[in-house]
Amino acid sequence: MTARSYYAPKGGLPPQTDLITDRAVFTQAYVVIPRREFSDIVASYLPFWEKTRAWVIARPLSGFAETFSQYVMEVQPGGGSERPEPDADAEGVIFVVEGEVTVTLGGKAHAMAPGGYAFIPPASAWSLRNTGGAPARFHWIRKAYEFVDGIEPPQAVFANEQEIEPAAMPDTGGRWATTRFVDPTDVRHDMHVTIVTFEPGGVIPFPETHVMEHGLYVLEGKAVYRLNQDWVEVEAGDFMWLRAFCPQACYAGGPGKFRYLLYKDVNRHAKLGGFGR
Ligand SMILES: NC(=O)N[C@H](N)C(=O)O
Repeated sequence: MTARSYYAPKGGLPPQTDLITDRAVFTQAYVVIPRREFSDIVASYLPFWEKTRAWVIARPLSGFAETFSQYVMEVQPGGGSERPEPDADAEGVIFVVEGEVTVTLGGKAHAMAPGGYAFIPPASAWSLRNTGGAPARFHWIRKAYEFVDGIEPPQAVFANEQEIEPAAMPDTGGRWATTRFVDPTDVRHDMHVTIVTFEPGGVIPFPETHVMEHGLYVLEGKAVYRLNQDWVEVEAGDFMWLRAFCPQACYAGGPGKFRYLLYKDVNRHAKLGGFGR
């Protein structure tokens, strides 16, 4: 496996000499959380997690219109949890950006290194430990699984992005590609977490506007991102949260690849007849 670059926030505070730039944005349609916001001030300590801090970077706000929460987790050696997930209906994806963790699910231990992906089905008994000698950092994306009468929830998936060939988007000459961890036509899945990669100069050449929400964490590189009517500069370590229908496009600035971890809700009917999901 070739070593990949992943941006992993380290906490702490920005230097006193730094300017406070205006890149943090909160609007009705989208939020931008720059990497510098991952400071000690906004870290949480979660119940039943030991030697662990969490940065909650997305969560349902209005109580009816949003689908997911996303955390950056930082676990010290030996830390972790035997009771990680409080909600029996929650499914989860873990994506490791630094260090080594072991996820035990159904009695089987899975060692995960940077680039490691795990899909954890709802109502799973699982645990997670930092089994390495250094701090481990990973994204944890949680969603209430939308059960469908007659369809069983999907099984667990463990993979590493370095084992998967990214699929080029049509008509892009390979400048825009997506690494998929599950089959997009498998309707048991109601969320996808993928990695989107642009070569320098690659673009999303039109403002995508769709019902799916996004959590979008920049793993590598930089770009200008179109969010609703605004163009925003983003770089490795920044997070964007996009509400349903927020128009989005981008130009990858180079000189290296621009890559991000993308959450998307998929494969379910729209709820009719009022509020509530
Ligand atoms: N902003 C994005 O990368 N969007 C993806 N193309 C997507 O919605 O699949």
